[in-house]
Parts: sequence; C-alpha cells; structure tokens
Amino acid sequence: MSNPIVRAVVTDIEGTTTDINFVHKVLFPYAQAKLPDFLRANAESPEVDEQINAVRREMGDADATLDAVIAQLLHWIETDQKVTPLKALQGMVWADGYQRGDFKGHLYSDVAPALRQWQQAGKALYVYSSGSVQAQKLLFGYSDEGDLTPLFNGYFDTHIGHKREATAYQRIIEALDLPPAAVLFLSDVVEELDAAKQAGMQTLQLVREGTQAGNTHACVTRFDEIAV
Ligand SMILES: CSCCC(=O)C(=O)COP(=O)(O)O
Ligand SMILES: [Mg+2]
Repeated sequence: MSNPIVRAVVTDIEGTTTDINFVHKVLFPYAQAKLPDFLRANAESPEVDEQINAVRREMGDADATLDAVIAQLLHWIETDQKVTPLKALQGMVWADGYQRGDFKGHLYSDVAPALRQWQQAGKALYVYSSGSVQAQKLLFGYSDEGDLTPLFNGYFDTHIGHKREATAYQRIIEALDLPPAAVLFLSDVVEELDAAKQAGMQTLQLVREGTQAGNTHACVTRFDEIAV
C-alpha cells in the first residue's frame, strides 16, 4: 500500500539503515587509530587546517597545539560527541579505509530494496546524519549492497543543525521546498523524531535489534514495513 502524501523520505543512518555496532565497533575505532597520524601528516593541507582551527574554536583555545587538538578529538570519539569538525575529519580518515577495502558500509538487508522501490515510486530520498556528508556518501557508495548513491537526491549533516533540534528539520523542509507533512523522517532515536515532528514532518521509529521502542511515534522493525 502506498502513501501518496509522502513525497520525500529523509533517513537517519546509525540504528536506522545501519547497525549501530558497525559505527561503534568498526568506524569509530578505525578513526581513533588513524586520526593522530592523519592529522600530523596532513595538518598543512587547507581542508584539514580548516577543521583543526574549527576544533580550536570549539575548545575556546585558538593556540591549542596539534597534540591538544588530537587529544580533544579522541575524547570526543570516546564519548560519542557529534561535533562538526570531528565528523568532517572522521569522514576524511574513513575515505582511506573504504577505498583500501578495509571495510564496507553496513546496510540492513531490507534497506536497499526499499530505497529502490521508493525511488521508482517517484519519492525523493535524502539522508540526514551526524556523520559528515562525505562520510554518508562513502557509507552508501561503498556499501555491502554496492553503490547506492544514485538513489539519493541529497544529504544533510550537522551543518544544517543538530538532530535533536526542530530548527534543523525546518531548514531541511525549506531546502526540499515541500509541505512539512509531505516529508517522512526515519530514525531510531525518539528525541530526533520529536524534533522532526515539531517541525511538522511525518515520523516513523525504526526499532532494530537492541533499540527501545518509544510510545510517541509509530514504529516499524524493517524498511519493507513502511508504506511510502
Ligand atoms: C555517516 S556514517 C557515520 C555515522 C556517524 O558518524 C554518527 O555519528 C552517527 O550519526 P547518526 O546521526 O547517523 O546517528
Ligand atoms: Mg540513529
């Protein structure tokens, strides 16, 4: 059964399209291991220098040494803080890992067929993750289901705002130029769904293994249960 009101789907990644364990047990440890050497080797490059200075601004210390910046980044990884320059740098480090074949982006088996079906039904597909746009494109581009990037119309990261704040979803709605209720947001995290609902989006919680179902949003366990 289709839902003609929905014209666009915006999906979260971690816990929604992708096992949380892949992010926490493969991607984060990889970044933790490689980031120090990556920063020391590339600190002079303009794109890395820009992120190092963004970390210094977050630290409130414009003169922080590279060692202090590295220590701050490792602390943010350990405590899973969604800080924009950390996410940008993680994306740069993961690029190497995907390109070398050290890992592939994990997707639950129900995700790719559903995305293809929704695209064929004329729905516009977007990603909204705390991971950087580069990291999102890498995960879907080097996924264990092949390159899924042609399925997506666009990507949003924390440059548009944080995922638990309604303003981020209002900005996404403006960017999509659609009525709020024509946009369906998928996530495992109730606070993100609350923020999207506050902005007027339709919401669905993905309750994958290990996720606690809330009672304020409709729930599904797989993408093939979603009528779009
Ligand atoms: C884009 S893959 C890496 C995901 C990531 O870094 C992260 O923090 C997960 O964020 P999400 O918003 O997808 O829960
Ligand atoms: Mg999530």
